Amino acid sequence: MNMQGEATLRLLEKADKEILKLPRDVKGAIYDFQHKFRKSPANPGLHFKQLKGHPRLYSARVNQEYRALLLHAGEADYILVAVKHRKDVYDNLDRFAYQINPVTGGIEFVDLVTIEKRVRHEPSAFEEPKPLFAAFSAEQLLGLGVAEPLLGLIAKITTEDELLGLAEYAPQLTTEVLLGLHDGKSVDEVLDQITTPVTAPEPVDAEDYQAALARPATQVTTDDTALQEVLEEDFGRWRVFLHPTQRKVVERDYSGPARISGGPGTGKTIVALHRVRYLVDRLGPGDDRAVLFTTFNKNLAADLQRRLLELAGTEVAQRVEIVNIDKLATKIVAEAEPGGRHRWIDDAKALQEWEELLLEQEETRWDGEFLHAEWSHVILGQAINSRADYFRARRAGRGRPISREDRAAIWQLVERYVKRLDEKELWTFRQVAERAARLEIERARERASYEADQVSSVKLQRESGIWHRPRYQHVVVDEAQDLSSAHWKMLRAMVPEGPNDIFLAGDTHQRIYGNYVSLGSLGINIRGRSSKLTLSYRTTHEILGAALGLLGTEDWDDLDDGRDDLLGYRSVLHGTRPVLRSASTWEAELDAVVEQVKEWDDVAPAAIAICVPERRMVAEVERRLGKAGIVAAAIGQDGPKLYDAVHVGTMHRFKGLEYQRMILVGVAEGLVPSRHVSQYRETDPLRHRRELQRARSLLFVAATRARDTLVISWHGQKSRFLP
Ligand SMILES: Nc1ncnc2c1ncn2[C@@H]1O[C@H](COP(=O)(O)OP(=O)(O)OP(=O)(O)O)[C@@H](O)[C@H]1O
Repeated sequence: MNMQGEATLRLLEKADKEILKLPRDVKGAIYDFQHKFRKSPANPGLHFKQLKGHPRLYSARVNQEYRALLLHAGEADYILVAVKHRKDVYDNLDRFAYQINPVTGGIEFVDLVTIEKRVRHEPSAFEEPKPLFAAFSAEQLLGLGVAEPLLGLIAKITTEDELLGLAEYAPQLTTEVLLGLHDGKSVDEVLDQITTPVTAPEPVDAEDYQAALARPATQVTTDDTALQEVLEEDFGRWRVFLHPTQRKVVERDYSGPARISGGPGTGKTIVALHRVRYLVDRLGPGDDRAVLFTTFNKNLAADLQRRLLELAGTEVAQRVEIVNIDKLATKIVAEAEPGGRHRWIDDAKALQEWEELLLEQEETRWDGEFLHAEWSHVILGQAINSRADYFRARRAGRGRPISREDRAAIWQLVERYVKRLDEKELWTFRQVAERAARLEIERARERASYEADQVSSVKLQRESGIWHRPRYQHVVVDEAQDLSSAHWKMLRAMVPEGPNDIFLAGDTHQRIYGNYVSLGSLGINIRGRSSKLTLSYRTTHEILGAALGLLGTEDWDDLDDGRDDLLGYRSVLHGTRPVLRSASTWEAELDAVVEQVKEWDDVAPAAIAICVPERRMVAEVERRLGKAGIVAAAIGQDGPKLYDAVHVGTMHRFKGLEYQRMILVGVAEGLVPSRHVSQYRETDPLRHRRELQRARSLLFVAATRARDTLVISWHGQKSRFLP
């Protein structure tokens, strides 16, 4: 060991939990300590010494009372595994155990006394309850990756409370395995879903701590500044501790487009953020704005911008273009057609234009709603721009089949409609996406022909007046399930095919805009490069169970003609069960909302959100809360109008957000699903099914925004999706 030179000091995950609970002055002392230690462990003031019987464990002085426990990982590398009061360190050295987990190859440390305190149960005067894990042998548990030093304690656990006590301080894999078994999963299922994804790919040498330190399964801060951030308290743990499965996905070289899926709250957005940083760190000098980071709506894009700054700092953030997908498309069109004077219209206005056209044309075979959806999803959604292509078009998710003759008539109506909008200088977001896709495909084609002509000198290209550079080197997409085919076509054309070109994160169970795509057919081949996250960091086990129930027994796609599921999706957080509450009238339901929010006076207003199924209800809830003296703010396109308030919004507005406590109101028949859906039951059964599925997804998204507490209420007949 090199005692003279400098040392590295990382922090073990789990240790931070205890450290953050220490008195403020001790944390300050740790801050100074880590500085001194890194400069020279030999500094006599540190009293650096090995602990008896523990060849790799050292103590060092933090202040008069507190000692740091350090695990030597070979060479000059140390891991801070705990900071404890002096009297808790030297009295009973047997309490400390560490190992390289033979399954994951990650370094684990446990303090048996701390864990035992959490697990200890009162001896009962009656017959002792049966230990929870009596049915599993030590070999089975070890094979699943449970930490060996904890086997004795685990054998004593008899209640869920004790199990949760252990979970707080035990290594993560041990916790997940035990909770999985406790939930009734078989050993094989746990092995498959929990252990295998974090198993080391190579044989594990139980003595090689240097190799173990480098594995993603060793959950430590990655550098010295991260340790300081932890000590500065106000930090997002996700910035520092990626779960090994998350880290694997982030730090990989993919030979082409890659996809990460996973249920709500599993950290897909966090992974996308880290991925962006990873890609920027590998850019050459001068490659500014070479990374595009896009998501579905405006307020989420603003949120990504803020979080990337927080994660990676200005220098990285400056090299990334962060923009929501429709704004990006608008930019492309505006660049190609400067001076355009078109005004945006939303779907309601677009529909009105359809109704007027149909009246004028005396057309009754289809209604405006059908035609608008056909035009939006099939024609614009896939960037179809000729009658011939429309004849061949896939109509996935569109329900009732239509004949060739129908297609011809629909195409004609669409042409008239587009002309009509054009004359009025109106356009919809979907039109812009389609136009942007076409422009970008054209641009990519020109670039390819330039490259083929070997006109590669920058000078020549400049002289020709066209920059034949790809727009981006890497594209990262969040909320991928809601992008349309036209969006994907545009993105595909913006980045040359090659390693790490496109990285997308999404969950089709949360699809709420009715865009069904087949990525393979759009030139985005993710086969063999898909991975899945299954551990929810947001929602409790109880809320998650209820939310999964809302999905029913529908089938879900994987964006690529295959199927997706939420197998193995779980949470290690526990809380109260969601409350289901009925009211006789809407008025009574609103009264109950007010009462509930008043009762939650132990949290800040911004920790609470109310979600409604219809837009008109937003103002009603806001008003009612206001009358009761509760500050409430609607969530608009750009996010909440006021931050420090109870947030109120429609289900769509809650996409990607999270709140500590949530009330979903109006979850009644006729509202969830909307009464409009039933009109398709007979006329278009396929469409009927899709619309029901979309309504389920919407409710699923809303319910999974809650971190700790979820209340679902209704008046009249409760929604068919509720148990
Ligand atoms: N490794 C981690 N450590 C701690 N917290 C994490 C970690 N990964 C994610 N989280 C937290 O979990 C929550 C959910 O993360 P995120 O929003 O990335 O999930 P998501 O999969 O994108 O969810 P959704 O699909 O519902 O939008 C956030 O509060 C995030 O900070």
